[in-house]
Amino acid sequence: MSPAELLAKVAQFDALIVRSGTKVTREVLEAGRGRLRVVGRAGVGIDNVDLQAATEAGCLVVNAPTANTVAAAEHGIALLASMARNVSQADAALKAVYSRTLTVFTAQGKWQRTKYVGVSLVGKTLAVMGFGKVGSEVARRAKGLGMHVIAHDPYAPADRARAIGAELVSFDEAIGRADFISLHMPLTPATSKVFNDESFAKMKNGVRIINVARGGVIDEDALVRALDSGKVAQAALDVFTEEPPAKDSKLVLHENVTVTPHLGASTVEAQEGVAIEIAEAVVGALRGELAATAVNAPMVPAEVMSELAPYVSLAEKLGKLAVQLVAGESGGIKGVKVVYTTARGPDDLDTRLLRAMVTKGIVEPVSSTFVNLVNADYTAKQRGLRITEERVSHESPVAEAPLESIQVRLSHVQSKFAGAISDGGDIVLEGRVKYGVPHLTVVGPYEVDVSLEGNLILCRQIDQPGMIGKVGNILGQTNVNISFMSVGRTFRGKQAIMAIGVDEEPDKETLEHIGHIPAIEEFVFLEL
Ligand SMILES: NC(=O)c1ccc[n+]([C@@H]2O[C@H](COP(=O)([O-])OP(=O)(O)OC[C@H]3O[C@@H](n4cnc5c(N)ncnc54)[C@H](O)[C@@H]3O)[C@@H](O)[C@H]2O)c1
Ligand SMILES: O=C(O)[C@H](O)COP(=O)(O)O
Repeated sequence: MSPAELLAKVAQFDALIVRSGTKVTREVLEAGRGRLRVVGRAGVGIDNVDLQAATEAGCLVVNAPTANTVAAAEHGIALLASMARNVSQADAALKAVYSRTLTVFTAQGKWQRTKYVGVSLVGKTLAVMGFGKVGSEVARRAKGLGMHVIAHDPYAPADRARAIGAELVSFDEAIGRADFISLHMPLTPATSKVFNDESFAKMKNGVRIINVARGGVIDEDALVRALDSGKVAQAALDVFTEEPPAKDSKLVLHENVTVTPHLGASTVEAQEGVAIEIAEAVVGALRGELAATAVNAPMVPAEVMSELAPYVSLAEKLGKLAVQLVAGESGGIKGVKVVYTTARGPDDLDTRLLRAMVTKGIVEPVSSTFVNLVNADYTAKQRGLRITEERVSHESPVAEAPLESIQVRLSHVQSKFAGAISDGGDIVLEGRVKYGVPHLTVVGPYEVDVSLEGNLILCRQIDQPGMIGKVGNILGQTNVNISFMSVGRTFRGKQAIMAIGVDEEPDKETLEHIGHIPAIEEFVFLEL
């Protein structure tokens, strides 16, 4: 259907099932108000669905997160092998010869055996960037082709990679050692255009790139420059920043680029699989059943939510902040500990929801998985997250408050911000609810107090006068509004941290200016 047809017809249906090509916009969801109750995405990515608009319209979004994984991995391998042997280029050349005999055609085609000499895969190094469902399946298959496989994924458990015979390494090491680089990370603010002029410069001359993830992870203009210079010998692309790409796209038309129109999931078997997966999810949702693959479902019934609502938000935000602190060195998050300080006994406080929200906060910003109360524990296990819980009894000064505080600890993991590391070597964040609003109250060994209502800047500095003013001025000069600011220190005149809530996201230059303040030893910007 055309967008106009969809708009005209959507109000006649209770459910809509789409792939990535159909844009389920706010306009479509408004047009369906009153009838449309479920949007089913027969695949993984839901970047084509306006989630906020769906939630506002009371429309549940469900997806099919696993049925096309193998198909995508096989397509990645198909692109890897066909690129290495110039199959598409040689095919086009040869067909030009035969089509000349069938129709009036200029004699462009040739039987060229020298021009299309390729390269072998055996013994070569493949870097898998993003070691999740698809990436790990690509790694498994590449091992079967005799390739040496390394991977970069800050959040994947090292033992899962070792089990497949892949070595988890840092981003720079992965792109620096690779003969072939295959992209399998989700498109997030952290991965957007992460393959750019700077990263291409760190790669081997003649490296070859495959992308069956999302077009947005590559700066496409930079890739054209790298192809023209020979830094990148070839690229094989199934996904593009704009789909379909412009007809005059230099990238698509480049002679050293092999392209397919987002076919990663397009096998008979995968489409049957996602169809069954999404049909079952949609029917279940229409029957009012909790869907394991619900993307925007409310976590619990409203009556339970009312008392715990601010703590549910706090738990998710602590998880989201913690995962952003994980350094880019691979090795994954091994242990997650959630500590509840509460006056309530085990029978009076069901922490399953809070645990699910911490899982949601940790997993969603770095993967294509959507976490809900039904799939949270399974998702954590699937991603190798060992989540333990501890209760600390506390006589709460506010009798009806269900919790005094929630603490999230990530163990055996490197941090982008040393100030968040506790004496025990864990990343530690703790929060409370104040006046109904989630607050961050502990970072590592430091006590702070900042409302978690916007993005956050953490700075660690030598404790001395004038620091608040210096940072405040830099942010003020670029119209970044400060919603909260708090300073925590262990000892006077020693180390301190500033926790600054900001309404807007400071640009890269502004953050660099903050980092250039002599007394500031490190800083990090965290999105909420
Ligand atoms: N071309 C297609 O038709 C097709 C088919 C299926 C999936 N996909 C896309 O492929 C991507 C991966 O899908 P999946 O099902 O494997 O998702 P997944 O969530 O299972 O795996 C993604 C992995 O990327 C890792 N990651 C996150 N940020 C990273 C970073 N900065 N650097 C390195 N790794 C990082 C995560 O830890 C996770 O392990 C998604 O974008 C998905 O939409 C495309
Ligand atoms: O996110 C996905 O599942 C893939 O990109 C497949 O999308 P498709 O259903 O449009 O093939």
